[in-house]
Order: sequence, then C-alpha cells, then structure tokens
Amino acid sequence: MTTTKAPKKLRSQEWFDNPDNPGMTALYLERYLNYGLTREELQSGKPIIGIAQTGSDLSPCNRHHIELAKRVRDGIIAAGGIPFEFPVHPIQETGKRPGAALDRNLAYLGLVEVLFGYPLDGVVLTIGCDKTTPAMLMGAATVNIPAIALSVGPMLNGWHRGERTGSGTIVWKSREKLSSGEINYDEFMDIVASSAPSVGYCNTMGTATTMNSLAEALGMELPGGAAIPAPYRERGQTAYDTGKRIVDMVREDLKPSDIMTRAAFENAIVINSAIGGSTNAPIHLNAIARHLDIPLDNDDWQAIGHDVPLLVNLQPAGEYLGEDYHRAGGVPAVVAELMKARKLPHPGALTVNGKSIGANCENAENFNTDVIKPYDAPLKRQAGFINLKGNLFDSAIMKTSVISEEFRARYLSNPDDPEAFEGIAEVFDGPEDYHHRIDDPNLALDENSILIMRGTGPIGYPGAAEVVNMQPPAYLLKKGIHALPCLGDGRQSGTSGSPSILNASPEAAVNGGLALVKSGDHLRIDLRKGTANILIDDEELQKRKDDLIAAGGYKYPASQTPWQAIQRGMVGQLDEGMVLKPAVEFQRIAQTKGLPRDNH
Ligand SMILES: CC(C)(O)[C@@H](O)C(=O)O
Repeated sequence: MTTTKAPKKLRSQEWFDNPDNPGMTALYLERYLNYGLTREELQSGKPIIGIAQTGSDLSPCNRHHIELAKRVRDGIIAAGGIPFEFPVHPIQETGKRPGAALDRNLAYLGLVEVLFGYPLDGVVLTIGCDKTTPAMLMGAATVNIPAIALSVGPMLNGWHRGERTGSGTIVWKSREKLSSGEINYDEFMDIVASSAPSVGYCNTMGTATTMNSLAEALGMELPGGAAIPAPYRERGQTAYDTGKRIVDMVREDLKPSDIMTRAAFENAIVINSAIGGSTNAPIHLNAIARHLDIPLDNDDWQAIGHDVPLLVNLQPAGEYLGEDYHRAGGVPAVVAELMKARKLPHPGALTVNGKSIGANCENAENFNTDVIKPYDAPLKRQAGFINLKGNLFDSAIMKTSVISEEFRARYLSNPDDPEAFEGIAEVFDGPEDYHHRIDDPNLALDENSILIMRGTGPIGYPGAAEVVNMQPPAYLLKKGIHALPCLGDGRQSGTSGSPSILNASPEAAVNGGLALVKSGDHLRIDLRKGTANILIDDEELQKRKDDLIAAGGYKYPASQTPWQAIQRGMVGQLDEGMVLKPAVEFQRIAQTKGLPRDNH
C-alpha cells in the first residue's frame, strides 16, 4: 500500500508566508533569519521539520541522539526540508527520582505545546529510554502532524568473564549473589558496569528495547530501525534515511492517525508477546491509544497476545542481547516468522515508509534461528500477558514468558489445581518498608509467602515506581528459593525475570483492594481463571474498606514538587495507561482545534 495525497498549504507557511498579516509574518521570520536562513528558504514552501531532541547529559540512554541528529539534519536537507532541533524534557529511567515514569506525561505535555505552537510541518521523534518512546508517540498522536520515530538503539552486548551481561537483568541476578554473600560489593559493581559497555539503552529486552520494537511494530519507524545497536554504522545511516523520509511524509500528509490505528495496536500486542516484551508495554500502548481515541485495554492484551509464543531469545526471558537481536534480523525477522504462521493479525497496516508492515517484512530473513525462533519451535508457548482480576484489584498484569521452571514447579504444578496457588500475604508499604523488614527473621517467610508491595501506583508513588520485583530474604536465597510470588500496585523493570503480578489497578492510594490486605491474609491466584483474591468474605472486606475510609483512606507521602501535586490531581490508573485525564480530550488538536492564534 502506498499513499499519495494532494499537496496542501504547509502549516509553517501560516507563520512564515502570510501576506494578509505582514506584521506578524515579519516578526515570525526575523529571528529565524539570524541562523543564516534566507527568506527564500523559509518562504518557498520547504517543509520545516522539528527534531525533538531527547538526548542530553542527564539522559545517557538517549545522549547519542545528539550525534545522530546531525545525520537526521543531513537527510532533511537532502530531501528539501529545513531542520529545527529543539530540546525535550529529559527522562532517564536509571537517573530520575522518584521515578522516570512521573515525567512521561510532563514530557508529553511539553512536546504537545512545542509541536502545536511553533511553525513545524513534521517531526522526527528521537526515542530510546523507556518513557521517551511513549511520551513522544503520545505527543505526536495528540497533535497529529506527520511524525517518524528514530531509535537511538541498544548498547553493545555486555560481557563479564566470557558471559553475556545484560542491562538490568544482571543487577537483579547479582544482587541475589551479593545478599547471599557469593560476591562482594566491588565485584557486584564491576559485573553491573560490564553490562553497559557503550552508548545506547538497555541491551536486554527491557522496557526500552520493547518500546522501540513496538514503535516499529506500530509502523512509526523505518523497517529494521529499532534493533540496530547505537554505535553501529547502520544507526547513523538510518538517522539519515529517517530525516529524508519525514520530508516526504509531510508532502504526502501521512499522519500518526493514519498509521497508529487499532489494527497497528493489535499487531503490536502480538509482536510484544513474540519478543517477550516488558510489562510496561501495556501501560504505554494503552496510553498512546487513548490519545488517538482508540479503545485498548488489558483485556485486549490477554485476548490478542496471550496465546502467542515467545520467539525472541533475549534476556530476561532468554539468553541473548541486543547485538544478537539485530544480527538475527530484528523486528522484521520476527514479523516474518509471525507472517509465515499467518499470526500477524493485520499485515496491511500502514507504516511510515508508505508501505504496509506486511510488505516491509514478508521477505525479511531470520539469520539466526537460535536468537529468533521459528513460530513452530518457540522458546515458550502461550507467552503473552494474563490480565488478573478479583477483590484485590480490577486489573493486574502477569508476564508468563518469565515464569521459571523453579517457579512453575513450586507454585503451578498441583495436578488437582493446575495453574493456581494459595499463599500468605506479607504486606510492605513502599520499598523503604520492604528493605527495612525483608531480612527480619521474625517475619518467618517461607515458600508459602506472597510478597505484596503497595503505595507504589501513579498516585501513591507519583508516576508509579519500578519497585515491585522483590527478592526473597537472604535466609531463603541461601536455601535455594530464588523467587517468591510478588504482587503490587507499582511497576517492575522490564529487565526483571520475575513473574510478578504488576500494575494492580486501582492502587492502594485510591483505596483499591490492596489497601485492604493485611499480613497473614490468605490469597488465591488462579492463572487459568485469571483471578486474584483475598480469601475473606465480602462483609469483612467491606468492613475493612469502611474502616479505612473512616480513618481518612490509605496514607502516602506528600508531594515534593509542584508537578507531583499537579499530576496526582488528574492522573488515571496504570491499567488505563496512567494518562492525564484532561489531556485525552485533546486528541488530534492540529485537525480539531485549528491553528494557535497569533502572539502579537
Ligand atoms: C532497566 C530499567 C531501568 O529498569 C528499565 O529500562 C526497564 O527495562 O524497565
């Protein structure tokens, strides 16, 4: 499928070439002429292309975009456009406290104001670190001017003593060894540093590689663009091609709403299961969809994604890392495997290059079937998410592809009650409480314990922190118990191999079911039925709720910054994408709200 649309007056010309209002036109033009740009350039109908720059010294995962933007500029100029690079509020997953997710909606708001308020005809979205990708796609969806995403790419593979060390995943594995005394603090630091050997984002299938792969799956990146490691030659070349392509997209008036359709989201859900994508993906894709007025929820993730097998053998669900993923063929090779099995739901979905995802990928070669498994010989069958419900919450996600053999044998193998387990709750109010008490022998935790982390959702821990993957106490680790069931209203790193029950909505901070659980309560989780319940009767549960509300509701720490307070007042829950409620009413503003008014 290709797109050809009649040329229309460029948006930027309303600023730069409006003879009906010479005063304003002169004012809009004069300062931009100071860059050495000529009137001829700005008034001849050349598309003005924004480069939304997410790289900075505060955001190491995206910092390489500062280099790549040079090649994007070259591409834009080569295709007859004019590049205008501008900064985006930095979001660094590993650096920002109390959590980078708090800033996703802030960066989104900033991008919307820039795209709407300046003379831009199209935009290159420089994506990478976890939240930069959804923030940019949400902004592009809202303003709906032609947009194309460029990944910064993963870091090179990490190595330590001849073994691959993957971002994040090695932290969770090695902290167990540190706790049980197998390695010391310095060794721990060296092992973790080895996993971050170059520019780029996490080299595992963490949230960054997931979200960049899904940006490609949604059709918003050039084919093959997600997996190229940041330092590779092809990365700069893709940057150049991306710059060239956005100019033509403006000429074709190919907009995010033409590409990110319900069909594209359904493709992305299937591809997410096949790559073993992060539990953060439903949050962000549900959010992007909301900004496009496309219905999408966690029931869709289970219905469309659960039966899809795991094909990509990357950590944390598998063994390899980002360079291997790229060399095996990246997203196009995964899509080709799905297509051969007729499991890509919508091969006809349009992508930024003007062709369908099916046309782009059907002949893509899989160069390493140990890294990208054929559909009929997957790493795991039925590897998508389960959407659990019950009196504990209305929705919480469990990633089945990271359920280990040890976990399955201990919790999910009772022949009389397959896929279900019961346990006794130990409740922690936030990560501080967990760190303070987990090794206390008086808790007497054992394999029947279920660890609960609450107060960590979008309101309780503003933005919802990645704190739910809790390791067992040292005394259980030493006995060989590497994972207890974990459950929480916060999130978990996409690099974690723990099969936690995450993103529970509504959260404790709005007096959801988790606020009512007490340590010692019996819980029942049934993966086949998709249920998670406290085993107490409804009357007792209602009484606990009444008592909690009478006592003023679940308590959480006060806001520490203005944005924390503002967002807390208007943010939704994780199952609905943690979006700002008023913001979703502003879908497609460039089409529905006209142009902004003149400023003088
Ligand atoms: C590893 C991080 C920082 O936790 C994140 O990038 C993720 O994968 O979720």
